[in-house]
Amino acid sequence: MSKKEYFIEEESLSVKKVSRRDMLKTAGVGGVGILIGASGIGSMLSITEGKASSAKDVVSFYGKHQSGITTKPQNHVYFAALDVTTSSKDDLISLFKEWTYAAASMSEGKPIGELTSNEFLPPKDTGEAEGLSASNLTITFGVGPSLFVKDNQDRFGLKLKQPKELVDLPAFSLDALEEEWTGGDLCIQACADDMQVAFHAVRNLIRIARGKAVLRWAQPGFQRTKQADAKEGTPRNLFGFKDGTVNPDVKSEKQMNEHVWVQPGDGPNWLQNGSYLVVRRIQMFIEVWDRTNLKEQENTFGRYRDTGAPFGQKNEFDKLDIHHKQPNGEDTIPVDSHVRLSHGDGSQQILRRGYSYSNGMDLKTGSFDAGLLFLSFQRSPSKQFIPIQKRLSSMDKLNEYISHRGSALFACLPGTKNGGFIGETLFT
Ligand SMILES: C=CC1=C(C)c2cc3[nH]c(cc4nc(cc5[nH]c(cc1n2)c(C)c5CCC(=O)O)C(CCC(=O)O)=C4C)c(C)c3C=C
Ligand SMILES: [Fe+2]
Repeated sequence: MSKKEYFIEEESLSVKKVSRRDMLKTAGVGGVGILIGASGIGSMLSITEGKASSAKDVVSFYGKHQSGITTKPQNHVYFAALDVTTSSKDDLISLFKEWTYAAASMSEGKPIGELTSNEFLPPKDTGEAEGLSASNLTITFGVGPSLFVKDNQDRFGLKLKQPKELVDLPAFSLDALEEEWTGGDLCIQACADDMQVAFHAVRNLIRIARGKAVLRWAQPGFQRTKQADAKEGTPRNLFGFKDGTVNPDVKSEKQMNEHVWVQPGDGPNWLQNGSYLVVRRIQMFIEVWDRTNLKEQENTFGRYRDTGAPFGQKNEFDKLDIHHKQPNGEDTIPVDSHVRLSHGDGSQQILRRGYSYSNGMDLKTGSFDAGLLFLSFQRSPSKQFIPIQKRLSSMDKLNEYISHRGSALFACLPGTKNGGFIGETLFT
């Protein structure tokens, strides 16, 4: 075999088909071409091997919409809210450009930047995802109300672009919000089927932001893994109930346009094809729940724990009939149950994409600090999340067992094409 046959044009490697380990073996000399030495055949074989395994677990970063919204929920999330420290709009633009490049690379299972063997410089990529597949990594970026105006200051000349919908959520009764889990100028939602891949993504993006933005708060989250549930049924939350049964259909463009994507005429053009993300860090008092009898638990949700079916029905996906009465005249679905109140008249729908969390022990109480990192995407917080949460906060039976400790609202930017950058519609 001639040397030429070992010479691989980097562009010709379909990134979908090359695992991070393969890239590390082959990349690193300027991005044009790579000469593989004596071990070349082995490396080329690795590339071939990588084809089948990693192609399945790559979610494209580019597109009309950002990934991580209608993407089938991965096993893990690492969510981060950031504060911007620079006062320069140019810095912000370059941050989003660098983030776009890095996020696109990592989504393909590639490390960030060229690999260098210069031992006098810190490596560009932190390295803990070396050898790992892309793991369906998605990275979703959002901007919070405080990026536009903070302490009455128009920080980046963006005030006129602030959507009416992008304002702090109202205080709901029973809110017990803590500053340390609330707000943020920017957010990054990294979801992946491997926690190390998700963490690596956020870590490297925060690292890139040095001098421009800092971490404000962060929360990892999990679901049952797909390995543990081969049928990939609806995951159960930490109260043991199937959670995520009723959601708009992500495969229906009509439903997504109606409930999730910001439409022309909804507000400023820059957010068209984007969405609003509501984040609530909700502590769940699992010890109290575990002392509650099954009937009471089921009455709290209005669904059976075993099947996930609504009261009066047999199967998980059977229709919720809020008008149904028992022979004694009582409502089959209790009026203060979570599904009854969250469903309302069925006109407000949100795309829920939450994850359980467990942060060790609550030092104040000695109980688990565990709960739900509630994440929902919607086209209009004022017409969707807010009315639902108003009903829930006023009389949801679930309130006896939960406490909202953190909250934030972000506008998730539209997607971009290869060559463009996330935020281009807002900043330019
Ligand atoms: C304001 C929005 C919502 C918050 C906050 C919320 C918190 C929360 N939910 C559960 C568990 C379940 N929720 C379920 C259904 C459900 N929840 C919301 C909204 C909020 N939940 C909606 C819109 C729905 C669907 C209503 C419908 O139309 O039927 C269910 C039932 C199964 C399902 O459909 O997913 C469970 C279980 C917890 C534990 C929680 C806070 C910790
Ligand atoms: Fe709910």
